[in-house]
Amino acid sequence: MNSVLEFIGVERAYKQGVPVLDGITFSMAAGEVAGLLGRNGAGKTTLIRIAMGMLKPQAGQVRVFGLDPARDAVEIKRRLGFVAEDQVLPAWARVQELIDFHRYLFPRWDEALERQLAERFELRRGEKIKNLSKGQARQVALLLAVCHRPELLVLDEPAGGLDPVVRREFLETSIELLNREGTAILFSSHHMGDVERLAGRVVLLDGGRVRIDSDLDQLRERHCVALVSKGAVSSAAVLEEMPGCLRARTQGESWHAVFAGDPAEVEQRIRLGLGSNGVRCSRVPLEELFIEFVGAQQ
Ligand SMILES: Nc1ncnc2c1ncn2[C@@H]1O[C@H](COP(=O)(O)OP(=O)(O)OP(=O)(O)O)[C@@H](O)[C@H]1O
Repeated sequence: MNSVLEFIGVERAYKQGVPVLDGITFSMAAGEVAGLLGRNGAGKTTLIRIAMGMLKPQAGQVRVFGLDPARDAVEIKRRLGFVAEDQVLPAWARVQELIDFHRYLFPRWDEALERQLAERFELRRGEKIKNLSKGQARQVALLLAVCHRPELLVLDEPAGGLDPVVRREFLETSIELLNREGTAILFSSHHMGDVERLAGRVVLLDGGRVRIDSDLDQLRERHCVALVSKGAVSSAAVLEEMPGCLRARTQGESWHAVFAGDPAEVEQRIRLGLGSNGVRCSRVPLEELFIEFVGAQQ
């Protein structure tokens, strides 16, 4: 088994009887980049905290590099990079002092990568953390998490607090660069554009469970949106009864329906079913799929 990260039936509740995670099972292999998606409160941070050994599952198991985060924390930390959603760095420390400390802790520290990122982020090495903006402090945390070239990088909302230019810089330089060398990366995000650009796979949490675990291209190829003229069909319910329809709703003069299947094949099927040409099918952007899967349920 060469999983770098594995969740097996993980359960966790904060209040008895109100499960946040209700049997999460998925694993990641070396080199994979997965976007962890879910609405606010879906349990992404809770799952990440469990993987980091900061929280224990109440049932099930988690393995990082095949090891138990509760027992083998030191070995795991040596090979792991992690930035929390609310990462706090010591306010009194200077940027350079933190970099030096990490370089000392991690024999595999990559000075070339450190210089490259520091330059791109325009880091003020002599500045104290307390004088940095939230986004600048986050850049430092990100640099500290990646320069020892971890085998697994876990980022909880890496874009939080970063402006779009810096966000793209960070994501594209460090995520792509690290991944090219085989680092597995799990990042939670509400930015579907980032996920579409960078992740090969998406894991969507909903209702305490893994609602989708799919290769991103396959997910997009296997779903489409159909715009059906209201002249062709009397209600959304008619569309929802058709095979493969996930959801249908009104949109101006048309019905808007998401179907599982290839656009050309679904379009043909609806045309035949309705005996009408008032149908147009196209691919669905990830954001729209996300809304279709989890938007109507809460
Ligand atoms: N320490 C805690 N004590 C009690 N409830 C908690 C605690 N931490 C999280 N929760 C609850 O658990 C649920 C999942 O929270 P979590 O932070 O894991 O979600 P998330 O998917 O990361 O959300 P977001 O996208 O908003 O960051 C929420 O309902 C939250 O209120």
